Amino acid sequence: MTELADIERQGTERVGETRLPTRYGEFRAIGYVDAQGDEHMALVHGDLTAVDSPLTRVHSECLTGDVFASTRCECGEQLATALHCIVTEGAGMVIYLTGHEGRGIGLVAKLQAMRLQEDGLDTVEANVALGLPIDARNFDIAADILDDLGVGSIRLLSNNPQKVESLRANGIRITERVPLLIEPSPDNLGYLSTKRERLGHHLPHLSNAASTPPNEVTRLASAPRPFSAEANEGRPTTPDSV
Ligand SMILES: Nc1nc2c(ncn2[C@@H]2O[C@H](COP(=O)(O)OP(=O)(O)OP(=O)(O)O)[C@@H](O)[C@H]2O)c(=O)[nH]1
Ligand SMILES: [Zn+2]
Repeated sequence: MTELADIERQGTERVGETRLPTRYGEFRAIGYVDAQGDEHMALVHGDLTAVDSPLTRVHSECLTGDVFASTRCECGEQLATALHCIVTEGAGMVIYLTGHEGRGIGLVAKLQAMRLQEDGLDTVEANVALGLPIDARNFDIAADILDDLGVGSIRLLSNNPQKVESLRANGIRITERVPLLIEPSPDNLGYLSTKRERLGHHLPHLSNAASTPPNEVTRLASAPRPFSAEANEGRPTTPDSV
């Protein structure tokens, strides 16, 4: 099943494993430590050997979004949606990368960058103003983890073409990029638009929202939204070409 290219791995080690029942379904939580000492986790659902290219979410840690349900980004809802989709499929995994917080600049620097965005800078300009990279992430650890799991080919839940390229550069075969679109809210519409315009993310669902009068956007997005996979419903279900 493994089709990984002969690429030198980065020394990420599997250090523990346990059963993890969740509100979405049953997972195996597998713990890893990378060469820098950062800890990561793979959440595996079902039998990965039973499918050719398991549905996979490579998720960058976002404490504010994933844990505290911040609406300034869509990370938390993406994570919930990914877990739901994987369980619905019957097999797949989330690779949760902790060293990726704030696109790799860390939690405190991300909070500083978010503060600058309150003054009108966008998410790219804010990182630059702090003297930090726009995106400091490296996906070689995800490749190490997939290698450890014996998975060489995946269907990637993502809107980010650079993530696809980075994983491919690390020898991972991506047969499909499956969109993971979350309904924008007034708090994150500007942020999502910047991701589309400046970082090249595929976010086609923003077109209508962006051209909708502000009052209408507020009305549509301010209804209580469950923290669940339902936000992805009505979005393209067929994978994008990659
Ligand atoms: N520096 C910075 N990082 C942010 C900000 N908002 C969210 N993040 C981080 O962005 C990372 C997620 O990256 P995104 O570009 O949103 O999405 P992605 O994972 O590359 O792409 P998808 O697979 O489509 O979700 C997480 O680590 C968040 O902590 C921000 O305003 N500034
Ligand atoms: Zn986030």
